[in-house]
Amino acid sequence: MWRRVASVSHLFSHSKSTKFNQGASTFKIWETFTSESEIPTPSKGSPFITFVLGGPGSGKGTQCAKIVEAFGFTHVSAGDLLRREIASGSAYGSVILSTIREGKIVPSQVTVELIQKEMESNDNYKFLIDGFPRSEENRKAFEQTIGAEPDVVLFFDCPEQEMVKRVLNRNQGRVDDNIDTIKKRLEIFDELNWPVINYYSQRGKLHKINAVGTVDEIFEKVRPIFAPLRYILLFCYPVCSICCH
Ligand SMILES: Nc1ncnc2c1ncn2[C@@H]1O[C@H](COP(=O)(O)OP(=O)(O)OP(=O)(O)O)[C@@H](O)[C@H]1O
Ligand SMILES: Nc1ccn([C@H]2C[C@H](O)[C@@H](COP(=O)(O)O)O2)c(=O)n1
Ligand SMILES: [Mg+2]
Repeated sequence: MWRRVASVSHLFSHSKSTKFNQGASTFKIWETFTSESEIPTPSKGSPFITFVLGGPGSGKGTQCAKIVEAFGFTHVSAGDLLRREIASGSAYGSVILSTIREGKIVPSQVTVELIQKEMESNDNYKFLIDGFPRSEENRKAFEQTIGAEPDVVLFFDCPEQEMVKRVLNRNQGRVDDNIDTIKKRLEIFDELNWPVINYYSQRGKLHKINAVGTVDEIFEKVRPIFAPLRYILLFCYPVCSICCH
């Protein structure tokens, strides 16, 4: 069942005009209700944004691949964009590399700019933004620069011991996949990511998923979050002629 609930103009009133927020004030948020949870569908004219949160090795990237396959999102991994920037030999490369090696967070301006470029160069209107925001500073920078908020926030909740085990077994040659950097990343996660998780929880956008189990078992907990949106995600973006008026 669909219900129109509110104008979204307030989301964009203080932000710059971007590809994603032009004309947004004329559109409405719609809500769908399922027996399991209430899931807000997006504002028409802006992209459907899902933030994917979780500690290092919690399985964010692995689950994003499954969500892309099932629901047609574009996967934007903040970590991958930063690693690509290092590999490209850009001016920021060496600072990003040393920040990642130390398990710290790259300044938001750099990361948000990379995410913005990636989103704007893509025709899709459904994005999974993986590993972002890692801090309140990240979150605020995204809102100000992109001029949009996430529709859904996934949080993969995984015990530390399991995360450490997964990262040490990952074997992808990442400079941060060693025990010293992992310890630092876990500390930074505890200090900076929890405020973001609590923020979205208070706004009713957070879906906390127990990330222990097989990849398929975990995906079966993710699927019901997007399944009710399947048709609107496929046919209503950026705007359709049937229900979007
Ligand atoms: N449910 C699972 N059970 C066991 N291993 C898993 C599971 N999900 C993912 N893995 C493995 O754990 C490792 C980390 O997974 P992944 O790269 O998806 O985590 P991540 O949250 O993206 O981590 P990071 O924040 O460091 O990028 C990978 O080698 C992956 O194959
Ligand atoms: N918002 C972000 C995302 C990532 N980074 C840096 C620091 C992380 O340890 C590293 C790897 O990210 P991952 O692939 O684990 O998502 O990239 C950041 O500074 N800010
Ligand atoms: Mg990852």
